[in-house]
Amino acid sequence: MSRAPVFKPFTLALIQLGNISAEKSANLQHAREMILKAAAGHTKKPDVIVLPECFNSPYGHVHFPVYAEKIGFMPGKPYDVAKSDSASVKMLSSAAKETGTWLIGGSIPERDAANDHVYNTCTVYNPKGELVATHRKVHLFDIDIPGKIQFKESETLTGGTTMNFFDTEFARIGLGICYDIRFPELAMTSARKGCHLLVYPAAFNLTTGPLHWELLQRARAVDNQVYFSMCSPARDMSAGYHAWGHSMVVDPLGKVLVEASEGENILYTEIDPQTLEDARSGIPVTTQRRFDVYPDVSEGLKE
Ligand SMILES: NC(=O)CC(=O)C(=O)O
Repeated sequence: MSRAPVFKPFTLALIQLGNISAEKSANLQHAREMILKAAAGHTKKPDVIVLPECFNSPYGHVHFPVYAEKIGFMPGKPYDVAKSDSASVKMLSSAAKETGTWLIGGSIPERDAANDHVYNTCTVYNPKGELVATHRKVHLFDIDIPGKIQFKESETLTGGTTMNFFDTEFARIGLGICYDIRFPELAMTSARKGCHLLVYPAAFNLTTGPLHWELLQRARAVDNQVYFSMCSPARDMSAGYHAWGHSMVVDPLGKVLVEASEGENILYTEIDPQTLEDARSGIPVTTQRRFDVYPDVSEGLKE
């Protein structure tokens, strides 16, 4: 595995996107406007901009196959955005290039041309607009809390089979999507692979949001002594799924640095490597692990 880049200070922007409708072209247009706004609307241009889970379509298993786009990204192979079949990839790539920022493009339903399976997929662009990484949601959101919420992504989605991170000139950033946060092994493995920040586009709801949204992010941050962030859609009570909102960034000591409320908003945070250094030197759990007592979950993982 390549060495992680030296961790340097940078600015992270989260777009808690609103107005996600049934009309994909309107969703893409609005997301584009908000990316341009996020890039312009701060004292310093952010280095990384993040969109939420399922930003180009309504969130629900019936919608995924209808909105799914073919992306065809192969890790390590060049990807020609101009020849892409995906309108969302084209928009995100051009917005990243136009703003000159890294862009974590939330997630969109993706159809794999080879097996026809549909995935919930995050795509990442560098400031030149090149598609550099993807992450397919590994753990599908299948829950049933009687009287509260039933949801079954596996009705129409297939889970991803890889863990994913990417390197910028200032940090290594690990990826997950929403329900992935409930499986600590994924975040733990990303941290062991040198990630400084973990970003999970997400969409909790009015049942699980108050219970676990903040708790899980602070837990994953403290467990692994990394920065952790989930970016949600804004809440829309006229939609079929009511997102919790509350997009958030947590530091490696578990402190919430910034949090949105429910509505559409753009949040900015300064990511400071010193906080990660201080957390790891003051409470040195990263060097005190006892792999003679329990196994290292990241050992033997395929590259
Ligand atoms: N929407 C999700 O994938 C997960 C979620 O809402 C939860 O874990 O709660």
